[in-house]
Amino acid sequence: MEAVVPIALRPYRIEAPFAHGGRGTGPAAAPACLRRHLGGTARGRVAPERDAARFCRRLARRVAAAVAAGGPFLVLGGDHTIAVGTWAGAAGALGRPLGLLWIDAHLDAHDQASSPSGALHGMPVACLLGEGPRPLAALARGAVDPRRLVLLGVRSYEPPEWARLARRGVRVIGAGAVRRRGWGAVMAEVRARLRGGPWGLSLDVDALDPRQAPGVTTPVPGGLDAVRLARVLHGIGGEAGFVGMEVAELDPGRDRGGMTARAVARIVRAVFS
Ligand SMILES: NC(=[NH2+])NCCC[C@H](N)C(=O)O
Ligand SMILES: [Mn+2]
Repeated sequence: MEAVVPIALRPYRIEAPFAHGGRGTGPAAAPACLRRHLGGTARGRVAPERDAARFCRRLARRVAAAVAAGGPFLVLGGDHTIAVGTWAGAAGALGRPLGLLWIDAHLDAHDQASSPSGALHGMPVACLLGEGPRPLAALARGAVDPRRLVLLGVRSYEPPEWARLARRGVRVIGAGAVRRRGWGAVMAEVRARLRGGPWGLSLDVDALDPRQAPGVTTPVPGGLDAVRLARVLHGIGGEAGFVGMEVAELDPGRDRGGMTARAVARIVRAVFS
């Protein structure tokens, strides 16, 4: 392995190895894998358990403690179900809804009735809007301001998810739109949307192109370029208003020679530079 470059800004790091929300449990191994690539140690680890709502409540308490300690935080998942705990905890500690940049191949905005898979990792955005499965939706309700929520890199979804987000006024910028419009125009729009209060970043590793990042449970062709993404996110971890970042869906067992973990580490380091 190449030399581990320490993270400059030293975020409050929390490991969240919950992986019962998707197919298989590969993402449970992601925190330990990223530990090797990022160096340093976590301030906290939420011990895994099967029940998603119970896990997310414990994660939320940890994240709230990180925010109270002055942040910014870095949560290392786990599958994307963890977003319910991360953003409920951060918004709870701040006492107000957050802006959120959600980078993902998917919309993750199903409820149990609309989901084709029944998988919880396809539902956290609905939960953050107070609409998903009951205990998770109750925990996350009000954590995010729909008008300050932007989904970026999307290229796979089912119609009911799209309808839900449209109804709530959530902005979705597809991976194709990034290529057509260019990163400069897209990030200007993202920043305009996030303005007006504290905000966070949720990175689903499957937003990246599978040629660069094969180590995920639900890969979709036509994704974002990791190097460009690292460049446009460089230094945002030190900006006023930034509360923290989570990483979800890295599946080390499907990686090829550690290339996905390296891409993730590069992005995390860029954010906290
Ligand atoms: N966080 C994720 N990887 N989500 C994938 C969701 C895929 C699909 N839309 C489903 O609900 O099953
Ligand atoms: Mn996701």
